[in-house]
Amino acid sequence: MSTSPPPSPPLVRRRRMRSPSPEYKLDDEDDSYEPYIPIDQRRQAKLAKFTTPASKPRPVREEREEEVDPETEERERARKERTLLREAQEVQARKADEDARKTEAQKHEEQEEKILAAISRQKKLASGLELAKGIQYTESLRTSWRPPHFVRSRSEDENQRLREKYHIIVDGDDVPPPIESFADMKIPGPLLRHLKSKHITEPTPIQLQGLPVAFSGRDMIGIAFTGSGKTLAFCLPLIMFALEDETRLPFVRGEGPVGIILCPSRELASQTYENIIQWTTALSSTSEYPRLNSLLCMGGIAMGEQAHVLSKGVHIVVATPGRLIDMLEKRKFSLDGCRYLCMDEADRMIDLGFEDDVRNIMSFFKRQRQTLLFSATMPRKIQDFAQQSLVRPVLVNVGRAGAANLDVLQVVEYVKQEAKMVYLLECLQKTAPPVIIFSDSKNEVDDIQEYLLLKGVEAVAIHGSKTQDERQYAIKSFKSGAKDVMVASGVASKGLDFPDIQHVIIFSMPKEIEDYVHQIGRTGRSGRTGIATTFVNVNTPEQTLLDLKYLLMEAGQKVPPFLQTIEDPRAAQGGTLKGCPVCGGLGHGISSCPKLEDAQRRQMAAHRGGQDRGGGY
Ligand SMILES: Nc1ncnc2c1ncn2[C@@H]1O[C@H](COP(=O)(O)OP(=O)(O)OP(=O)(O)O)[C@@H](O)[C@H]1O
Repeated sequence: MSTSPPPSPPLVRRRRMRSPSPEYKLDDEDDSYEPYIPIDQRRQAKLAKFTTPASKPRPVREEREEEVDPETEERERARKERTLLREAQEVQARKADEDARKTEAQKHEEQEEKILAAISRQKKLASGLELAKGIQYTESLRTSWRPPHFVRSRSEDENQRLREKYHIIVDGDDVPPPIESFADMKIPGPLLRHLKSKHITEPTPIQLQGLPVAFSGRDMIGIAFTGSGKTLAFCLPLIMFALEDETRLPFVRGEGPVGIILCPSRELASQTYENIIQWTTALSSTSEYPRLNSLLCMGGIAMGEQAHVLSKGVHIVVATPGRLIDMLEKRKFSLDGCRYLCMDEADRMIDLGFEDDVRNIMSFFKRQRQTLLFSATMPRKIQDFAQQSLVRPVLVNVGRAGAANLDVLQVVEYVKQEAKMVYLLECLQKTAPPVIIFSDSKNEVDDIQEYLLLKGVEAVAIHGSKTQDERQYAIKSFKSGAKDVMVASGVASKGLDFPDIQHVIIFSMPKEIEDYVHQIGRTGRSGRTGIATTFVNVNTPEQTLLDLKYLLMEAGQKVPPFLQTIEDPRAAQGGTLKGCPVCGGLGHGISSCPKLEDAQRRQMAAHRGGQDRGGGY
């Protein structure tokens, strides 16, 4: 007869067995022991089971808990009572405690990082097709240009010493070596002779490092102060590439362009175009080199006027974004063979408004392109964004982005609003003409011109509401010396190169310090010195004055007493005073950046406008 296993002990018993209490150990000795419970007690227990609320522990359990270690019991209860909500509250409390221990400056910095991260989540600067297909180029374009042997054999340490000599900062993989002479860059003789005739004999720092980078086919971000010769640095490579292509196989109707230079304003586009015409004409002045065709593509020019250029095949296009898109959509020419795209004043091009246009233009490219971005003021936000959008980019930086040109003597004067006009006349006596006067308001530009004309000063005016003809006339007569003074709104400040401006007068200080840097940068160009006089008064926002104060200090200029007394609230909080990542201003952080505010306003207006138009393009 097989012996059946002993019946499993009741639950209560099993619990007792696990208990460390000595009296239960006794029980262990007899597994079959069952305590006797009288029937009426059992009935009562059964009844209690149904009537006792679930939350109340049952008598058996109570009996056991009495025997559990009180510390364990306490921990157990705490664990059960701990809800997710409670945990969240605790985490919050810990964070609040940590926050309380942080200094105001640390909190401010964290806040700024968050804003920066939020605005950096922009779509990459690539064509719609590339974005949709996830096309990502990893190799730079190849070119046939090679530095001379003696340059190639230089060590990286020697290259670095050269860069230090010219205060050039570079960033990127395998940065091509700097080259100290145009001839060593293998620039054709006729062009060298032409440059020499214009007193351009040695490359400026942005050219001696930027040109080898661009000739090597690398994507590039070039940052250098106003008047430092950036135009030559991005035009020359395109001219050389076009020359090579034309020499190999001459272009016929419908072919080209080899590259495009994009400019944010018509004035800048025409100026760059004129430079290219000069340089390409100089090249073809000898029979040694072929003729290159360039096209100026901007609003205000009848498309028919350019028909003769299009009939021959185009090598170089200089354009403003709107008209370029228009011409591409009308298939006046294509970008099928285009491989070079440069943006001058790139921060403005990428900034709100132009960014979508740039992406639209990129979608017309059919193959990989070399992309170059140039500016005197390229804040960190744009640099970071641009770096993600380029292929193995090289950053070439001469001086801090947004720093003032050191060849400009900056004078800041406190002038009451009602005294400005009269004081302006006095100021005009400081130097011989030509002089530029800047004001941010179109009405004020007109008022100043009218006042000067009344006083017998030969003045022209330029602003956004003038017709293209009026703008061209103003620039032409001022450039030729027929007019002594030009009164201008912001349009003329970025990139325009007038010869020998002695004096810039800033009648009303712009809110954004970047604009101030561009405005004073119309003087002190190509190594010459100049003066900038700026009027400020109670109407100038304190933050703008603070930006100005730090800019003067950085440039080693005299800080007038009324600026010295303005205190930086961030300094009082013990914060570090680094430039605002959005506009580069030294006197404020991102959370109070005027440019960001403006950009947001414009974005909202554009959004509203889009809705009003039913979302049309
Ligand atoms: N290597 C050089 N040596 C002497 N002068 C030069 C040299 N390169 C350019 N220049 C001259 O310097 C002036 C300023 O050049 P450019 O307009 O290219 O400056 P920029 O850096 O583009 O300035 P901005 O930021 O204001 O647009 C021009 O008149 C140009 O002819």
